[in-house]
Amino acid sequence: MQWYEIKVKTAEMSIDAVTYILTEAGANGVMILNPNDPDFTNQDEGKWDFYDPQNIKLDFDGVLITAYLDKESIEPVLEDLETKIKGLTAFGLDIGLAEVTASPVNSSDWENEWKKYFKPFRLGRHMVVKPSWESFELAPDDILIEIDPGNAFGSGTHETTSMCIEQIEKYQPQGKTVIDVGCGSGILAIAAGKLGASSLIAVDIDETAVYTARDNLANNGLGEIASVRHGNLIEVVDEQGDLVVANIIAEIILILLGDIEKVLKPEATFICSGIINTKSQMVLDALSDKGFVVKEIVEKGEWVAITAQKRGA
Ligand SMILES: C[S@@+](CC[C@H](N)C(=O)[O-])C[C@H]1O[C@@H](n2cnc3c(N)ncnc32)[C@H](O)[C@@H]1O
Repeated sequence: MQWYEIKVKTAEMSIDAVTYILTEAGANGVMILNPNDPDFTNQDEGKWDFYDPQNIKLDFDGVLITAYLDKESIEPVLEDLETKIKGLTAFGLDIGLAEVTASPVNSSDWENEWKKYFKPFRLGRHMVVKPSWESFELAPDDILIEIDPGNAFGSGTHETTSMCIEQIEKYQPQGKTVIDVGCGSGILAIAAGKLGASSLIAVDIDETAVYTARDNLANNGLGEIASVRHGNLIEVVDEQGDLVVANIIAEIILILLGDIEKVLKPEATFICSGIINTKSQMVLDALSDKGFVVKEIVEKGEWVAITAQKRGA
């Protein structure tokens, strides 16, 4: 088997349809460069949730969709892709150039290909998120989060992650026990630790996330105060936190809310995101049913983060 990088030049209107066609052909995810929408970055459960606006310069009018496929022979796949993409005109879609190209990549290049889109950037008032392979000159009061997300979600560029980090900074984790539910790369726990949390518990149901977060926490000098656990929240956490953060989708937040309440000390702060704006009311209602006081609702693009306080004892 050989890995191929597939590039499709198309029009904005056909993004969803072309993504579907590439996924059907076996791509695990796609990367979309759309100059009209520089905030739009993530198409694959976090694997490629990074971008550098500098890279969004195309030499044609339209969008570029990139995917990776491993195939014995690429020619029939290319032909099939071209036929299907051209067929989209029958649905009234503007397909733009509809140009499909493939180039072989060796697997080690492929594993590192996404790294060129992940550059250091600033978050909140003092935080700098830097991939481990990049260098960055820090200002005196900068706080560095060094991250290698690997296959786990959490490079920091996703709106939900950045809103959580900004809220963590605002609600001052200094000296506190912080629980990161759905830790992915561990970025939120790292942010809390770098801001002075005294103890960190990070949990994820995905084993890859657990070892990635463990490595990232250790590489940020937080290994000693961090405990990274594999599993569902209440099964692996019996401590209570002063601050709990969960960047998971709205539906999972609702399922976990009862358990989250148990791991929060009275009057402790709960920050949640991963909530698409059409579902924020659902989360607000569930928080209110459990007696949480909503402190703040922030939005970036179509994403919402909610900060709430558990009621007193
Ligand atoms: C959107 S990512 C967030 C990663 C990181 N915390 C961030 O903010 O960038 C959500 C993570 O939640 C994890 N997850 C989903 N359901 C979970 C559950 N029931 N318990 C623990 N983790 C869960 C996923 O495996 C994934 O790593």
